[in-house]
Amino acid sequence: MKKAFYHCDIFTLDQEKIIKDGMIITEDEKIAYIGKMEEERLQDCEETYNWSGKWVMPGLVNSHVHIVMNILRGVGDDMLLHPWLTEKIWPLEAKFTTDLAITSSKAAIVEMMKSGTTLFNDMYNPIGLDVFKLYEAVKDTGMKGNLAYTLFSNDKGDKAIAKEAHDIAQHIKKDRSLIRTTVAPHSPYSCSEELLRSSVSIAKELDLPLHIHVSETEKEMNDCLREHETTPVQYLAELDFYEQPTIFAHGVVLTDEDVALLNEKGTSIAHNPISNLKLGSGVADISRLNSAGVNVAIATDSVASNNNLDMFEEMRTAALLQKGTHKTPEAMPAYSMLKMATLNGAKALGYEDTGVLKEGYKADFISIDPRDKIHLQPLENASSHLLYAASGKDVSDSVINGNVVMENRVLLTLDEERIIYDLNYYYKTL
Ligand SMILES: CSC[C@H]1O[C@@H](n2cnc3c(O)ncnc32)[C@H](O)[C@@H]1O
Ligand SMILES: [Zn+2]
Repeated sequence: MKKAFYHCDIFTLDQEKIIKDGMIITEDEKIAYIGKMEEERLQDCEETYNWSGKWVMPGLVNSHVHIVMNILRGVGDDMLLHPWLTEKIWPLEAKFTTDLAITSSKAAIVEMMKSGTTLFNDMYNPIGLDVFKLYEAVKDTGMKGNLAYTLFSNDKGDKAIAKEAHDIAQHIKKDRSLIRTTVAPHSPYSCSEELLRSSVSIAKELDLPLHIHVSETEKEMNDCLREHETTPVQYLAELDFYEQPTIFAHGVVLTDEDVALLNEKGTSIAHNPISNLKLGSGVADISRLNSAGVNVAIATDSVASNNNLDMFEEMRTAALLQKGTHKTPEAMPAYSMLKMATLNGAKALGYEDTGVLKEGYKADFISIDPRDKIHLQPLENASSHLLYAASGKDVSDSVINGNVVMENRVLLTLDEERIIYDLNYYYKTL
């Protein structure tokens, strides 16, 4: 089916230039035409959307998030990572039921769609959950992303955990829906060496990327040096971690040798600046990673450590932190940050056909209507406003794989009111 989105200003992020009074024609899930408005092209389109005055850009890529945690917003504020996890978050996650997890995941998807994310990379805690049922519910939302069973060493035993992770990953992979998967051991400190090795074997067997929290705090670095006599990044190298494409969430505390290894192996870093600030973990030096050639993507982490999934807020914070900590505004130019939150994210997650607006690429894009928004004036400086002035609440429409999933801020695939009701109901059961 052909759809036209027209009379809009398009930031392709393929090149720095903007297409003024432009048009995008989609055919099924792909972009068939992108360029100047041409009236006659409307004739053979089944659906037409007059987006006059709107700004259009690629959808944002949230490269590390925990969607089942949306019910934990506001829990455990003002705590360091380790007490936050062990005293607050993990005891609550142990009480999750499948229905609670589905509602919480849908709430996260509503929040992501409404704030401009079109692709996400998740890790969920599977304890006590029907993981197949959770996957079916997420698959029905029209959102695109990686949903991953998180492997932790626990009472169940490493072999049983690895089997369950393998089976759900195999099922998702075979299903070929909008939802894909990764193999996601939680971290080097919460998985035994055997479980980390099993994770690598599953990733190799099913040809999937690996996704793991790494080098998030000074404590993690010091504990790893004491226990394994090497850094977390190098410890994972000893376990053959880099034989598959790998996404490391965080990378706050890294040595020069770690950075060189990440570059050599093509590992991507999912940078979570607000979560790292809120948990008092520090500031990842993504300017150094960029200069070394490492692929850096942007992420929110969960709402329990952020406390929202707004990628616009995340981009602005990430850019300002680099300028401030390096004491030079050139440490993070605006265009580089927009690329990190789109194309670099897609690359990190293994999606080669999204992240820029280009013919032949997937039709994953969002619009912002700036005309009645005082904080997005003057209209002429639009490319600056996208990074330094806009927020997720400004997103008007969202298209994922050619499907319009939000029109003028109304979601078409999810019942937002019902999800709000259910989330508050389930919160009281915790
Ligand atoms: C929800 S699945 C994965 C697992 O990760 C925990 N988690 C959430 N945020 C972080 C973080 O910043 N570092 C380490 N672990 C984190 C979460 O509680 C889940 O149990
Ligand atoms: Zn995380």
